[in-house]
Amino acid sequence: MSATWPQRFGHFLALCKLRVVALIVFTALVGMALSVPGMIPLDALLIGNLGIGLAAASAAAINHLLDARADRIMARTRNRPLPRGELDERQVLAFAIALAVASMVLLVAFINVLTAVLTFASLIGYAVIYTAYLKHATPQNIVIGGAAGAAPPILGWTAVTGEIHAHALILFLIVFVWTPPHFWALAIYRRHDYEAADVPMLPVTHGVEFTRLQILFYSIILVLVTLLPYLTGMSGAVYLAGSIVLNIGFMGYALAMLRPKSEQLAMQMFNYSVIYLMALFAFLLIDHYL
Ligand code: HEM
Ligand SMILES: CC(C)=CCC/C(C)=C/CC/C(C)=C/COP(=O)(O)OP(=O)(O)O
Repeated sequence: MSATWPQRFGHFLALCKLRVVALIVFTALVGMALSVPGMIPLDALLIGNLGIGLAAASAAAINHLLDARADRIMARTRNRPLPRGELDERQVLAFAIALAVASMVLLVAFINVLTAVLTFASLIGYAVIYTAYLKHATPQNIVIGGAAGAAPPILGWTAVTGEIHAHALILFLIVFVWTPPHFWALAIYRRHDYEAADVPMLPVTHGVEFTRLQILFYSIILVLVTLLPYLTGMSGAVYLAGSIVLNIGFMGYALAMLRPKSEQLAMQMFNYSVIYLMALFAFLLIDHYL
């Protein structure tokens, strides 16, 4: 029996990794906010974020396409539209291209070419370089690939000002350093999945204990990097206070993870990492407008 229209719509929506895209767009929005003293210009706010979101959704759809083989094997991903046969490869490719073209047209026509070029580079970075190559080549996959996911604050910044400011690079650095602990916490919990699918994630290639140490290492760097907005004068005391509270939680998880019996904790740390980034960027935003 063929799918109804609402069902089909749901399948295409599932390709977009909407919750990830939502957080990506939020970091872009904060990049926009911090780039100017007053309100974000309306074209950047509406069209800029839409263009960035469409590119991220397109990248996610291409990731589904290129990773269908591994997704079919892993318990976490085997219910995705391609492994379940709800969509075929041609439909996913057409959808991804349509989103990418829409994104580029919006960004070039209404924002600026620099933002369009950087957004396209992020799309290729995640959808092709990370998914098709790095992910299956090296356990440093997500460290390098993280650069694509960390780009949105820069994209937001350039969407408003047309240039890359050092403060935008600080925001990039925060997401870049946050990504390894974010992902490796989940990878520890899901390591048997990755092993079965032959994906060389760090807990598979170097073991859980080493991965926990790496999580701690990146968490310490993250604490230091999240001080930069305050130390450079980009943000004030409200941000500092918020980031300290969030960082105590992050370090708490990273240290608690060192205990041998921390299987469930890994998943809790992963969930916390998402709340952490959302809240940290919310503090940047609140601090900016206070
Ligand atoms: C190379 C970089 C990254 C990797 C490898 C990665 C990996 C993952 C994985 C495997 C999941 C689990 C999804 C699931 O359960 O189906 C996830 C969830 C999530 N990631 Fe990341 N991530 C990366 C970067 C980012 C970035 C840059 C953001 C946002 C700024 C982000 C936001 C999220 C959110 C919000 C979730 C929760 C999604 C949900 O609840 O469905 N991730 N990530
Ligand atoms: C602005 C722009 C174009 C940004 C693109 C960056 C982007 C969409 C990053 C998403 C990161 C992410 C969800 C990785 C999932 O890893 P995975 O693919 O290994 O996880 P999976 O096993 O769940 O597919």
